[in-house]
Amino acid sequence: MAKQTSFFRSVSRLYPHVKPILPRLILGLLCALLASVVALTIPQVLRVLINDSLRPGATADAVWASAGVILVLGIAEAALVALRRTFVINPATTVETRMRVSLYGHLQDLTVSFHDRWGSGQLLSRAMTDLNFLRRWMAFGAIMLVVTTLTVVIGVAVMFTMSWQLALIFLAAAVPIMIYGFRFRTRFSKVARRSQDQAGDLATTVEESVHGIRVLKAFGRSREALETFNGQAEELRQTEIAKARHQATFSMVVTLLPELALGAGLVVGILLAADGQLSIGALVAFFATAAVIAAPVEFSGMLLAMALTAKSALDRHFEVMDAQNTITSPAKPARPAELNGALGFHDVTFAFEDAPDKPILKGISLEIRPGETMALVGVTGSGKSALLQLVPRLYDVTRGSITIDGVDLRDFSVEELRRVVGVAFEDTTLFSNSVRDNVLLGARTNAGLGSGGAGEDELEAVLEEALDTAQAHFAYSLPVGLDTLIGDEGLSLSGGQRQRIALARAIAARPKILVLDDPLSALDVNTEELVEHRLREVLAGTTTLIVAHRPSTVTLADRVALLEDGRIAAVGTHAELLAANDHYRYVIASLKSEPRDLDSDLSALEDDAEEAIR
Ligand SMILES: Nc1ncnc2c1ncn2[C@@H]1O[C@H](COP(=O)(O)OP(=O)(O)OP(=O)(O)O)[C@@H](O)[C@H]1O
Repeated sequence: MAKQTSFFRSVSRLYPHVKPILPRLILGLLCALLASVVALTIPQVLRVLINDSLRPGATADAVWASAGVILVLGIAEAALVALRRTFVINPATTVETRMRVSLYGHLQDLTVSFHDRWGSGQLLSRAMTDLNFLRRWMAFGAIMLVVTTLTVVIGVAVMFTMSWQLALIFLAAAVPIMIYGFRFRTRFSKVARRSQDQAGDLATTVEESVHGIRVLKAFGRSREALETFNGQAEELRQTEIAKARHQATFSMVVTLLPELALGAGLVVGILLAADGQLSIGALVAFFATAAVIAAPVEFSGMLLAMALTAKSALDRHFEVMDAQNTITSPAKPARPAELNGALGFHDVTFAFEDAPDKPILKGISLEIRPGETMALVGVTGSGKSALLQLVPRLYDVTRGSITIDGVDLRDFSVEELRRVVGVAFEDTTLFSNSVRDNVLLGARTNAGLGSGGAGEDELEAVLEEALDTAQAHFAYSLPVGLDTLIGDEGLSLSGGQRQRIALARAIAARPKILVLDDPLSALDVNTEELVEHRLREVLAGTTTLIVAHRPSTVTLADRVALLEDGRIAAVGTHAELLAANDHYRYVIASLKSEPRDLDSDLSALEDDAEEAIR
């Protein structure tokens, strides 16, 4: 449930973003105010025109002069409105962009636990729709709300100078408007928030179904997906209708009541004029002033709705910005005197934030020696992936500690730790970028190099070696070789190809400790073996912790750790565990051994055929 805050408290949080552009916003506001003052001056010129210039015996020159003044005032008003736009549009887009960039930066910083909890569509709608609305509100809604309020206040004050009786009648309409305004504010705030949240959920549905389009099609679930989407879209439509209805009712009230007051005022005004208590000029000027402030009053419903929607957009923005990044670097980061890559788990217990009472890992103690390859084996759901994710601090241990060369992970600077630890997961994520940039993702950071510059040759060599080690030679035969765009917006790669690119990425980063979450699962046994052997050569001094789902992976490891129900049940060589541990034999027997990467399989067969022909 979102925390309720007052409108001013929410809007005041915009100040740090708005501060740099405040002078231009104030200039914009002044222009808008001046335009209103000019508009309010026109009725006064009318009053002079009627009372003085249209008197019997007055010259035509006086009429022309008054008409000229009205024309000049009209042009001035239009020019001031244009000037307001010029002053505010550019800075408002600057604020929007800065807020979007800081939101994106914060999302990058926030923990994986945070991202586990939040739907991608909710974040997307906050980064795009909400900030877009805020920009429009800053450039128009906020300024017009201030101007409208001041115009009405000044207008009513001017009306009092012309006739206090008529002004009082007009002001009487404000009382029910204000009472209704409070109710409107409460109701509209709720639906505005609901509509933004529903739009976020809708975006999540779109994102998920586009991502999972193959599964939906393959299982013939497109119709059901459409029905779900239709239901959500309909809910959003109903909320939008409720929003429009509230706004329409409020607009009707703020239009109707002043009109009724003016009707009553007209009758009283005519009586006062007939009685000689009010001049005709003042009567005309009074109603002309009322006409000038009628437009802002009618707009006030829309402006209030905009302000409440902007408040809700701000609340949604700061809900994300207020989320704390709990995985941070210490004030004084430590590093081992010599980085050898000894990895130690000391009585580690871990529970996910959304299930704090159900620890996934319980009292894990494990020592992996520098340069050693340790396979992690266990039945599905035993916590292997969870354990691996603790090493680069994607999650923090709940109790106990993990050390690298005796230094607690939490004492490292996070950047340094992630340079030391390289990762490749089974579920590979490639970015919409070239093969080269995908593979060199970590290498550039670790080498402290940008794209281009003196280290490019060195990076090219790292790239070649990584692709060779990961047996990803296919990348050279892609349409434009290593410059081929892959990822969501590029060429589709097979599961095995994706895994090999992800593995090359982990290798290219030259980590001291490599954490591999079954990254070879989609490779055929032959390719896997080749990769393993090359890995041993290239990463001879690299400590490797690898989740194994196949006997072939297990046999290549120096030692194996058996994970059972979140605890380390046994540690030893494959042969030792096979001989001594029933559960290990059971797990090994249940591991799959068939090749899954058809394209690798095919190329292996082609190689065999070539060999046979030779
Ligand atoms: N974000 C999360 N929040 C709560 N529980 C989670 C979360 N992620 C995973 N789990 C649970 O933690 C347990 C361990 O999951 P984990 O992925 O580590 O198992 P695993 O041994 O790697 O399984 P597999 O061999 O199938 O990959 C599972 O029961 C899983 O449902």
